[in-house]
Amino acid sequence: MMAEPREMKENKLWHRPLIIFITVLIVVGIIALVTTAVVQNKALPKKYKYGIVLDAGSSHTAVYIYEWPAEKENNTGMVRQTHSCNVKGKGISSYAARVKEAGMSLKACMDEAKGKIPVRRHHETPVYLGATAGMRLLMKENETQSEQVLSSVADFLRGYPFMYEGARIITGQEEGAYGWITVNYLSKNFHQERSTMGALDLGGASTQITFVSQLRVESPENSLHFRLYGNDYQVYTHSFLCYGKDQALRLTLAQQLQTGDRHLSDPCFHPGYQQEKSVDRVFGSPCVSTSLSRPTYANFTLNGTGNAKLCQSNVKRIFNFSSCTWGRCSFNGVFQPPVEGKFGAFSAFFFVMNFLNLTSSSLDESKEKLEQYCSKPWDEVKQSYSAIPEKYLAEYCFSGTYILALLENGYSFTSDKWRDIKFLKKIGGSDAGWTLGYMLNLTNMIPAEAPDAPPLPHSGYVSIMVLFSLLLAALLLLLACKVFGRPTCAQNKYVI
Ligand SMILES: Nc1ncnc2c1ncn2[C@@H]1O[C@H](COP(=O)(O)OP(=O)(O)O)[C@@H](O)[C@H]1O
Ligand SMILES: [Ca+2]
Repeated sequence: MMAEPREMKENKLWHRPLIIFITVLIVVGIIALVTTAVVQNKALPKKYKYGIVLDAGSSHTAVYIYEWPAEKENNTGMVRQTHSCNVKGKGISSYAARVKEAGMSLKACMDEAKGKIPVRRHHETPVYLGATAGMRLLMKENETQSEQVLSSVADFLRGYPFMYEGARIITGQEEGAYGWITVNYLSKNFHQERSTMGALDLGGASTQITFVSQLRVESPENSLHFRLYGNDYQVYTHSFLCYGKDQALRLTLAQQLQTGDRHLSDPCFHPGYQQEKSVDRVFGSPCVSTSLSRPTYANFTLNGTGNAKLCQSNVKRIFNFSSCTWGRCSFNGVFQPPVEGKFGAFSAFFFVMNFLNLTSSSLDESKEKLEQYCSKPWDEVKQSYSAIPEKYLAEYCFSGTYILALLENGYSFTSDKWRDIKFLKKIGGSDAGWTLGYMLNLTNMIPAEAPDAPPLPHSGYVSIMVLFSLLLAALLLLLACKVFGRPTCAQNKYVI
């Protein structure tokens, strides 16, 4: 009895052309919406841009290639390092006496860069060369030679199909600032309200300390102000020329040679280590003060005694803690507010502390381990680490001791604050160092104000649009039911 009228009404419903038309329209609409959403969100092949920065350090030159999606230049954390190449041989400042060869020394790495970057991008790829403390020292010693070295590398780089953007000596202030920008950019600290981290960079000829200070920076030369992505930063920075680990070693040796003895018993080298060293190499550096008396002999013999405690007291002597015309100083009369927040310590800080297995040790533990390490006989050390070049191996005891003295006594990282230092080489695949920050700055990739971004990501926008369209369609259908045949619709429910 009940089946008949229902079937009749059903037939009536499906024969209504308007209902059929609306249903078809809605189905087509839904299909179109979903298709659009899927097609629109399919990953497009990205267009990349590239940049090359040469870090002409005191000990060696490295070439870095960076890559970023063309349409996202201003978003933080978008630029990444895709390749790095170590130039064979020493730093460009070592070419002072044969300047013509300085440029050619870069050939292998620059040719490699040509192969790594798509040919169609070559002409729009900027190349920057920044020279650091080795060239700063050469500039002091012999301005002509340093200019000749720079023009040799500049001429050489101009010979490539890239967009040559200059070769220059960057200041210590820039080196510190760009290192700080790099680590915070890579850690994505500039967006949101995240706190930044300080940067500690140890090279062969200079070392940099850079961090945000709540306390007023008394000395204008140590004060930087940045407005990045809509936030203001008051940054303290200082670069100590001559306090990179290679120059610091010379300073320590020169101090010890004041006794006049040709046989130097050096506690910073392993027992059994013996080497003839040139007085010229130690005193030939503009870092070694002219107030120190230069021995008359040409060579001296260095004998290791492996005593980290004695080494530490020797090393401390290269810091002058006695004169300070500011409220507070680190050393050598340089203003420094108390260290604040977390720090990233990279380049030689990392190489040395990583080799010594001290990257996650406390300050006291580090001192203990270093004492043990320094007292190891040189033969044993050589045997244990046969793969490591002797040049580095011989100096880890000194370098480790120097790093502890610099951080603890120089910058005043107490045992407590020590935990805030993270020794690192890379952040998310890109090397920590000044080069990335330098390129970001010169290509204007860090805006002062946060770029205007739509409140929703694209996929979120499309999903919400689809969802609401479906909801609207359902409502329309319901409305259609109400208008064109309420009972039919109600009964139709039972059929379904
Ligand atoms: N594997 C390593 N172990 C120890 N020290 C290293 C290692 N690789 C590089 N270094 C050292 O790191 C320092 C890098 O300094 P560099 O950038 O060339 O000089 P600067 O920044 O003062 O111009 C040098 O002292 C170099 O000897
Ligand atoms: Ca460096």
